[in-house]
Amino acid sequence: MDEPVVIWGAGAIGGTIGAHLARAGHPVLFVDMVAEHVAAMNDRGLTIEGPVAQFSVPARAVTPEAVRGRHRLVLLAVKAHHTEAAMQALAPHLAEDGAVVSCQNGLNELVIAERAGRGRTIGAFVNFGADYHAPGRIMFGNRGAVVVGELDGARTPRIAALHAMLLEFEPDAVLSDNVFGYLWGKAAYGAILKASALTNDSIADFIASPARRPLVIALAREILRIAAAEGVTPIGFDGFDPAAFARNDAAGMAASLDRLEAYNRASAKSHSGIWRDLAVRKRPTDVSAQLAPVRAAARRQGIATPLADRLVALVEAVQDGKAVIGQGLIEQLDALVA
Ligand SMILES: NC(=O)C1=CN([C@@H]2O[C@H](COP(=O)(O)OP(=O)(O)OC[C@H]3O[C@@H](n4cnc5c(N)ncnc54)[C@H](OP(=O)(O)O)[C@@H]3O)[C@@H](O)[C@H]2O)C=CC1
Ligand SMILES: CC(C)(CO)C(=O)C(=O)O
Repeated sequence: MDEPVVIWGAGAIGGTIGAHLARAGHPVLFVDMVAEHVAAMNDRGLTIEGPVAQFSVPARAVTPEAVRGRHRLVLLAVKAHHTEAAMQALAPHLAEDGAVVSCQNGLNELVIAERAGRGRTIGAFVNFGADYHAPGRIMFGNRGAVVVGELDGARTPRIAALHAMLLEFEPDAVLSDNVFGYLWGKAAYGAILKASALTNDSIADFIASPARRPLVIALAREILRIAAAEGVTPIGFDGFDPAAFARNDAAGMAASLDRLEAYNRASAKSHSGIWRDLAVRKRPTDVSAQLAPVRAAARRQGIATPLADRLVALVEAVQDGKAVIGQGLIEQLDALVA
């Protein structure tokens, strides 16, 4: 059998990508911590449901300790706060000439590179929506940007091959020489998504709300200031126009937010993954882990991040049972903007 594509973290994102690759004929090995999910995939296959695609594929799945051998291509799709532990478990199974591709939110490439080395780390950005519904069942909520690129922007044979393979999942997948530009763009847009999780509003309603508009703009601009200081040029996607926010262009920002509202309103994933972790799955989120490298860069550059700092504190208060979503939390962020 050909070498498998290893999907490490076979939840919403890993499961959706892996199922499509398997359907396209690629050998795929799914690795996940959740034993019932692994058992369901082996017994009944992996099912993708929702408005974008409905199909089931036979799936070969194992828990991390059952992985054998060394592999050349690993798509990592665990939450940011699980990256370190996942890398510890997968490093012995990564071939000398292999690579880990971060299909995650955050700047996890930096964590991966520390353990695997920069040469064995590939950058990626994903913005489609998906939810893990039950063992062996994943809801694909909407299509969204999928981007890959070498960390140094080089056009290598392996990045061309990875891009060609991902086109079988997302026909508009982009091969970029500025993958960090996309990741910083998502960090800015992601701050808006994270703030929306302090309310029970859908992402679309949150973005459309006139009351939230000053906060939404201030959050994005706070992150984009750091990107600029780091010398990164953020890139837009799915309606988000970081350049308009960076130059404080009122009409450009309003048009971008209209597009983002429409994009999210059309998705079957109405709320962010962070909200789902807090409100539905009742578990810790990766807000702090996602923002850690961003806040570290801000400290390096001497830039204050009052909104990101308070956002992390408020999400942690919800996680610790000291605050309740929808009860005065977003107003605390609004107050910082005012
Ligand atoms: N869902 C979405 O729509 C989007 C998500 N993202 C990003 O994609 C990444 C993946 O998120 P998502 O797919 O939603 O998360 P999920 O929780 O749905 O999937 C992650 C899976 O990995 C498992 N896992 C955790 N630790 C390990 C480990 N060490 N080894 C193997 N498996 C492990 C999880 O188990 P357990 O549940 O027990 O932790 C879970 O089954 C995140 O960075 C997220 O922010 C980006 C864009 C959209
Ligand atoms: C909203 C979404 C799915 C991006 O479209 C996302 O990134 C998240 O839930 O964290």
